Order: sequence, then structure tokens, then C-alpha cells
Amino acid sequence: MLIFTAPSGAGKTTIVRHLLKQFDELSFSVSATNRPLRDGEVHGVSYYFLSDEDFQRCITDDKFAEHEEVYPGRFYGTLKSEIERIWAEGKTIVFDIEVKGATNLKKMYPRRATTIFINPPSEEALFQRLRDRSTETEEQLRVRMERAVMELGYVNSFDRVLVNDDLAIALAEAEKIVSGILSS
Ligand SMILES: Nc1ncnc2c1ncn2[C@@H]1O[C@H](COP(=O)(O)OP(=O)(O)OP(=O)(O)O)[C@@H](O)[C@H]1O
Ligand SMILES: Nc1nc2c(ncn2[C@@H]2O[C@H](COP(=O)(O)O)[C@@H](O)[C@H]2O)c(=O)[nH]1
Repeated sequence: MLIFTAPSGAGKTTIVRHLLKQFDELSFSVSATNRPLRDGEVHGVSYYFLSDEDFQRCITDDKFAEHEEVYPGRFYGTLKSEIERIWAEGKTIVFDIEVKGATNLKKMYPRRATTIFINPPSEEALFQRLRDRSTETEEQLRVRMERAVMELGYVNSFDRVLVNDDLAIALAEAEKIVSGILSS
């Protein structure tokens, strides 16, 4: 398992997408969420987009390996079925999840999981990337930035730290980390 974690806007999606193109051995764990789709997102590819009721039913039915209310009223979770599906294919699972979920998965799979924290060059750069992405309203941005400050405090809690300043350098470093893990 390769667990990529970081505050919103640090570059998890950008780096994970690149790695999935480079390595056939990897397969992405599609999370479930009750947040609305962004432009370009596809159900079953980016996320399983569930209604509030369906997400709560999955919790009640114990379908999640882990789940978090990442923002008020916005839930995200890793389905147990997703982990089983990818392992049945014999592939290495790649996660893009926030810090608490990453910590919980690492506790569940201490030997199988490697956690990689993606660190932005600065808080200011992170906020600028989030603003430039233009996917959130001003209020949603404020909530994400508040949580990002908390998540940045987790930088030393994971197996590896990958600095995402110059994107080309970060992608090359990510490839090196993954190659090392796949060949070990
Ligand atoms: N090294 C970089 N330099 C400049 N911009 C970057 C860099 N890496 C990523 N970005 C841009 O920053 C924005 C946030 O990146 P991305 O969506 O990959 O972050 P994320 O960690 O997946 O965020 P979220 O958790 O909200 O999904 C995107 O618009 C992306 O193109
Ligand atoms: N604990 C979990 N966190 C998850 C999961 N899937 C995604 N996420 C994280 O949520 C935030 C917000 O994502 P966004 O797509 O709305 O920008 C981000 O940090 C994701 O990494 C999950 O299954 N569990």
C-alpha cells in the first residue's frame, strides 16, 4: 500500500495521477464521499459520489476501512471492498487521503503500508495553489485553509516526506520512491 497524504492543495492528486500513468503495478483506491462532483470528475473514477443517506448507511453497515468527516458535513471514506478489489488484482494500492485516515490505515496495516506526506514549500504557496485551482467558494476555501494548517503539523508523523515545490522535481522524486518500494 502506498498512502499519499497532505493538506488539501499540496499536490496529492497531481502526483498520484502521474504515478498511475508510470507504473502498471499501481491501482488507485477510489474513495467514497458525499461532496458534490467538481467539473471533470467522474463517478467511480475520481470518487464514488454518494448521497448523505447512502454514506451514512455505509457507515452503519461497516463498509468502511476508515472514514472521516473532513469538513463539516463532508465525509470521505475508504471502502473495504475497494481494498479487496485491488488486492484481488495483485496490484499495489495507492491512496490519496487526509492525515487522520492515513494514520488509521497505517495502524491497520503497519507492515504493508508506506505513508508519504507531500509537503508544500510554504503555507502561502499552498493557499495560493488552492485559490488558483478555483474549485472552492470563498467560504469553502477558508475552511480548507484552516484545516490545512492543522494537517501541516502532521509532517513528521509519516514514513516519508516529499517536498512539492518544483513539480518536475517532485514527480521525479515520487517515481524514485515508488520504484524503490516496488523493487523491495
Ligand atoms: N509543484 C506545483 N507547483 C505549482 N502548482 C502545483 C504544483 N503541484 C500541484 N499544483 C497545482 O496545485 C493545485 C492543487 O493540486 P492538487 O489538486 O493535486 O492537490 P491535492 O493535494 O490533491 O488537493 P485536494 O486534497 O484538495 O484534492 C492544482 O491546481 C495543481 O495543478
Ligand atoms: N480519510 C479520508 N480522506 C480522504 C479520502 N478520500 C479523499 N480524502 C481526502 O479528503 C480531502 C478533500 O478531498 P477533495 O477531493 O474534496 O479535495 C483531501 O485531503 C483528500 O485526500 C478517504 O477515503 N479517506
